[in-house]
Amino acid sequence: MSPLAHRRFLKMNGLGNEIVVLDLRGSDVRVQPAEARAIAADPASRFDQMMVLHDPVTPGTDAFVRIYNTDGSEAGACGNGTRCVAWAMLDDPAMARPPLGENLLLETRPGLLAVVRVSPVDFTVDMGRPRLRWDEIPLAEPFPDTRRIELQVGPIDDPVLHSPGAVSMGNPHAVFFVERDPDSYDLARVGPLLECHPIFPDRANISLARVLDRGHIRLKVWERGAGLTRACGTAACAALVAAARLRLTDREATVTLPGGDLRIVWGEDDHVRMTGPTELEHEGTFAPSLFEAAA
Ligand SMILES: N[C@H](CCC[C@H](N)C(=O)O)C(=O)O
Repeated sequence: MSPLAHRRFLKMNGLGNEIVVLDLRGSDVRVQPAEARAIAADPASRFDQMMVLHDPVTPGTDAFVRIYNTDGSEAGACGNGTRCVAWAMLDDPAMARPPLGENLLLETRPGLLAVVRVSPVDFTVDMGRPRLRWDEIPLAEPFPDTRRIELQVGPIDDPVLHSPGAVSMGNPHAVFFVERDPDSYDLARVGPLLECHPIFPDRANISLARVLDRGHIRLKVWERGAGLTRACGTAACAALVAAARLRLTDREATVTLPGGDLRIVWGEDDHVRMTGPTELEHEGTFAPSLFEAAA
């Protein structure tokens, strides 16, 4: 039987980005990709990302978090999920371990994330420094300037989408700036092709960004390993960074996603901070039968 059978989980969301939080602290159980896919396929535990808590690795941190996409792949970062983890670790009766106070320091594969509570359900996450060098994103070829990379969709002399900014927020992002409303593009069709374009050796999250004014961006995201989502925190950070590098916006903006608004600030210390809400939907336990096909 899978070691995940009968485990309790929380189904949450961050601006409609569907998140499952699973606490595996105190065990050495690791979620296998097939198990993640089985959990995502069940309507009760459907997720865009599953955030799995493990025992802390670095002294002074509160947990090590592994992040799984719908397709079972692991992601280095997830902004909306990080806020959900913070809520769970502070407020869920089974996950909260006093005395935690109101702030947390979480660790993910690419680094540390400091989280500050700003209301019962809103959190600010320090998402760290954006990585902008081509080989850090990573891109398959050297681009001295990642503010606009050579990549286009559509006819060569009249492309539909072209020259995205490339940014890593602990995970790879390409941000296409568009003139029309992002909903008027068929992102469900071009997203999968761009996600897997050979220029992105680790694949990439693909965003369409419309700058409404210097403090406001409208964004739609095709997520690597998860597809179209209602919100993506790291993409909102990447979009603000890409826009500010091109002087299209200031270093502080509201990013409006289909699920709602995130406030993003790229500070003078080079750290990007994201503020937004969390919502608990329900809790549940994984039925053993969920994993039969995954065994
Ligand atoms: N929804 C997440 C991002 C998931 C990124 C993931 N799709 C990947 O990098 O593989 C967020 O709020 O930042």
